[in-house]
Amino acid sequence: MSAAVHTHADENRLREQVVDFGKSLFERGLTAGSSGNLSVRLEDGWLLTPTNASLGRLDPARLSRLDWEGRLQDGDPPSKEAFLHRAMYQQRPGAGAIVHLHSTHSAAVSCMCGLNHDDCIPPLTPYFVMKIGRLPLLPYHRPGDPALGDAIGALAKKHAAVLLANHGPVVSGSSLEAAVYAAEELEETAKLFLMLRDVPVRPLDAQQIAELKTAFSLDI
Ligand SMILES: O=C(CO)COP(=O)(O)O
Ligand SMILES: [Zn+2]
Repeated sequence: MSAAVHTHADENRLREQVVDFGKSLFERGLTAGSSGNLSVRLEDGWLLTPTNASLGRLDPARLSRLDWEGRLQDGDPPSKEAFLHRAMYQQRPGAGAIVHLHSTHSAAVSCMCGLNHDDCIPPLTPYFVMKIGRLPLLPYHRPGDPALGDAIGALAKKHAAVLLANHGPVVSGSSLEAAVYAAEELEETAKLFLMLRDVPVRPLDAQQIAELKTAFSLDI
């Protein structure tokens, strides 16, 4: 696994970041109850939020620390989506963090009929293109189904973010901040997509997307 080198101090800083971003996401209603999970890459493993924990009230000392085989090293029992996060890290060596939410508008889109499974939200805005790119839909699996690992692995090679059908988004980023910002952008674009359902829309065209790719060196 490629990764930036993390010292003990770095790990403590990352633990605090997970708690701070978790609280911020929860308080703004981007995931409710004990839904959602956050993870960050360490040099020799990764941190993940514990199962059944509210993102609004995480304890930095009790985050689950896992190795790359998925074995718990210390902390509380990990999220049931641990293998999903692990599969995404394995396919995306540049991913430093992963955010999974049940954010309302993204979850609403994930329940719609007639989505293009390769590209379920059109390129409505430049920030959606820049932060998410093309968003594939992963067919329904129950939360915690180990088959989700293989299924997401196949898509994560080419996509930084995936929408789980009838569930919610999984978004990776180079850092936790980047992954959270991308998940927020996805939620805002899902909201626009729903608002504009009965209105003729003009998404960005191929040339406008190509311009963004060049200007921002996007790998999408
Ligand atoms: O969002 C969730 C399942 O998809 C929450 O599960 P965990 O509480 O096990 O992290
Ligand atoms: Zn979930």
